[in-house]
Amino acid sequence: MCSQHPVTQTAASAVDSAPLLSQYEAHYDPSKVLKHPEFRILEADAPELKDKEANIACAYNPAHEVHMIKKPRFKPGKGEAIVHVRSTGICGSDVHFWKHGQIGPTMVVRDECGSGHESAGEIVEIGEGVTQYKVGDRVAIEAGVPCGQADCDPCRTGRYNACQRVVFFSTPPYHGTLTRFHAHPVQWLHKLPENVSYEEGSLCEPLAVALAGIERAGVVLGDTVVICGAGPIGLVTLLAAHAAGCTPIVLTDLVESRLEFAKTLVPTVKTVKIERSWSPEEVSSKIKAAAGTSIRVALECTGFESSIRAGILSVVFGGKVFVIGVGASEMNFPFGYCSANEIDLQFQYRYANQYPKALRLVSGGLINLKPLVTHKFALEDAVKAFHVAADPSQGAIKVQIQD
Ligand SMILES: NC(=O)c1ccc[n+]([C@@H]2O[C@H](COP(=O)([O-])OP(=O)(O)OC[C@H]3O[C@@H](n4cnc5c(N)ncnc54)[C@H](O)[C@@H]3O)[C@@H](O)[C@H]2O)c1
Ligand SMILES: OC[C@H](O)C(O)[C@@H](O)CO
Ligand SMILES: [Zn+2]
Ligand SMILES: [Zn+2]
Repeated sequence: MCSQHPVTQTAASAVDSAPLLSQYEAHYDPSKVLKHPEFRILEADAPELKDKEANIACAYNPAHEVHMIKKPRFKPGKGEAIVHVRSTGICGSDVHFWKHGQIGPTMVVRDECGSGHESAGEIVEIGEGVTQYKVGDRVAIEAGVPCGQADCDPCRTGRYNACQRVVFFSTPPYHGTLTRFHAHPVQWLHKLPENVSYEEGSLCEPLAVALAGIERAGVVLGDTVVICGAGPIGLVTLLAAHAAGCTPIVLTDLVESRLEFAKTLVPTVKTVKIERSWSPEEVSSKIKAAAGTSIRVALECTGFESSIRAGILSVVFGGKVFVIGVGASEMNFPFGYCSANEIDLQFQYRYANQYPKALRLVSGGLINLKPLVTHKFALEDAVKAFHVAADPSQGAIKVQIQD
């Protein structure tokens, strides 16, 4: 736990009040959910889709299908609340699990697996021992629930994104939060301030990724930065870097419309539309020209080797390339250049302790996430939402499912 950030969750609280994993895992243990008598895969015209009490969800499977399922609605366990999920954004990883069936060697879709981890909703039931929340409370759901046990160093020291026993909802085998009723340990819920909507609460998940990057990259007021990639993660990073006082900010993408969209968010951003034929050297010279000054930090939000290389070549001696993007397991990078130029290369894996900060920034008006939502669907139409999110010609930034 970082002493510079006293208002965030503390390692001590993570350990003291953690429910035992086994207790809530019962709800998401694939064998318990998938073999439950109420579990079924729903046809497009299934009556359950119209039943507002049915716990419907949207799932992917190893056959690369995405479809609606009906799950049981469990009672909340000790320390848990049942959240009626009101808004969920589709993340690139949801689409990736559907289309490609895995991320890295360990996150593999082996059965029906509910999607979604960018969610906010309303508490409709509380379990035994829950005193800090009541029915009707509006919350953002932090989808990664670490074990919180005293024998786990990452949990004990507050870097809980490294917990090896984490349950990250929507990462197989754990069903996601793109469902109507989701059981969650209240310790990993965050109360929405009155002026923060469900929609914005849901967007705090990608924002948490960007904020972790800003914090760990040590981005400060007056920093000169380039952000590579103008997808949802690049765009929330843009909003965060702007709020942090970076100037100038250069943003790259291959797609002009994404850069145009970025200018509506932060009109002062300097954009570079990259041609696929350009070498990383050419890209970096365009980035430097757009900045008009030396760049201290590259915040890489694509995960592609060519873009990481361009980031390396763009920053000043002693600069930093902070890679938020996730890409191929093996990549080449210019060791000699990094060595001779004291370039720091750093990476981010999900986030820890960012939700309270994200909510303060949104509530306080420093970051406006609302414009990112370009498409909205009802829960029963979640499959259509997935098809829009996966089709670049639709021009979606963030597709949300609302219930
Ligand atoms: N570190 C983490 O914990 C974490 C969490 C969430 C997402 N991610 C990763 O962040 C990355 C971005 O996520 P997203 O949802 O915005 O993805 P996205 O695919 O929607 O956006 C990526 C953008 O990068 C652009 N792009 C591709 N190649 C480029 C290049 N060479 N130069 C410049 N731009 C290029 C694309 O046109 C696209 O607009 C992904 O790799 C994702 O896996 C990481
Ligand atoms: O936003 C969080 C990310 O999407 C997850 O880490 C995902 O990529 C794998 O579980
Ligand atoms: Zn995600
Ligand atoms: Zn742990």
